[in-house]
Amino acid sequence: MATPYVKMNGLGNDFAVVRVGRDWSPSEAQVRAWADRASGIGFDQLIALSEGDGGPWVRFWNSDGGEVSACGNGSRAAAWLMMEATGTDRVGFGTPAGPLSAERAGDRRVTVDMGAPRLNWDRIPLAEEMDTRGIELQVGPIDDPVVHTPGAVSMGNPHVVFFTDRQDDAFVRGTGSLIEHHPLFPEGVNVGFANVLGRDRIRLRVWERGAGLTKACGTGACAALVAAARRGLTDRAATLQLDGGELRIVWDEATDHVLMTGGVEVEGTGVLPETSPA
Ligand SMILES: N[C@H](CCC[C@H](N)C(=O)O)C(=O)O
Repeated sequence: MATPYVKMNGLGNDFAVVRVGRDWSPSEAQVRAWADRASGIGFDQLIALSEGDGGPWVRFWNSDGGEVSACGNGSRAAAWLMMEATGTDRVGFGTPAGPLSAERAGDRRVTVDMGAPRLNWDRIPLAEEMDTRGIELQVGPIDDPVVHTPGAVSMGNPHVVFFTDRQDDAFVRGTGSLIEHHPLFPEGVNVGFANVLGRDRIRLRVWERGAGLTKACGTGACAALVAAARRGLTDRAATLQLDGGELRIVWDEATDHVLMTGGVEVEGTGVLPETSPA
């Protein structure tokens, strides 16, 4: 049966969003084929909306075909679609990482409550106990590392955040692809490169687990703000400047929840191509 999709993006981090049954389960090869920018639809993540007995449910797959538990920009896009469909200004939905809530924040702008960051080493997860404010990891010569002692944060998906002004493509791609599958991260990791420009401003680029260098990463922006605030580099609220635009991130002191606000765009619609169920 043909499955329609809506093509969307959040600051250029792009998605195909489908509405399917709860147990829809595309193969990794099918997702990879649909994600291919040359021969498929082309997207960073695939997002599936479904109705469960407990209400709306949202799932995420990276372009490498792997299903993951969280996607900030994708949650913002899904929330906007659901609010548009129901004519509401607020929506709650389940995700594999836990329940989220969202509300409109202006024209095609949405605030998602991304829940509390997970900060214990075994919640990232790391392969061994470490202080997640600055883990024992460095890149480059032992006696003169290029980057080192990153923060580690989970927003329902694993992130490591280097604080550096080294953000050129070659370095981000080379270092990100190296760290993504490092044995210290049993579930892999999203790799952020954060340049703190002020108490309330961070320039961030992210090499995403399973998707590579994207134009923006919502959970990465949340993780970078939390990691920076934990080290006293910023306040608990900041503007995150990503390649594709800006996100406002607030780590609320009273609730411990991270609020992410940013835009969403609808690019068009289509039908998922039938692929061989390889
Ligand atoms: N690559 C991420 C999922 C998508 C995250 C990103 N697109 C976002 O907006 O949070 C992971 O494997 O955990």
